[in-house]
Amino acid sequence: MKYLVRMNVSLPRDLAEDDRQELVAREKQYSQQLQREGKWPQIWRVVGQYANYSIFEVGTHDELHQILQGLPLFPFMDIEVTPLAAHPSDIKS
Ligand SMILES: O=C(O)C[C@H]1C=CC(=O)O1
Repeated sequence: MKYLVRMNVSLPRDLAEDDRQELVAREKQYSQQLQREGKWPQIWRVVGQYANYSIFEVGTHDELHQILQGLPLFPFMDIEVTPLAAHPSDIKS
């Protein structure tokens, strides 16, 4: 199943710089592992915002939920999930 996910990140203004760097490094590691596994095949920065659009490809809603909940930045994110279905006019399908 494919999902379009938008993540908006708002880190606390008073977060210590060391803590911010450690959090972002853990997030990058977590994200890149899922990319290598093929579960997070695309990630795009939203221009001018601390936000991304991502495509996830996983087996179930529950699996996606587990993945999103495991994001180190999860406590500081607003996440919007759109499940995607094949379009009948898509020449690739
Ligand atoms: O920077 C972001 O968009 C938030 C988050 C998602 C993946 C990652 O490495 O960081």
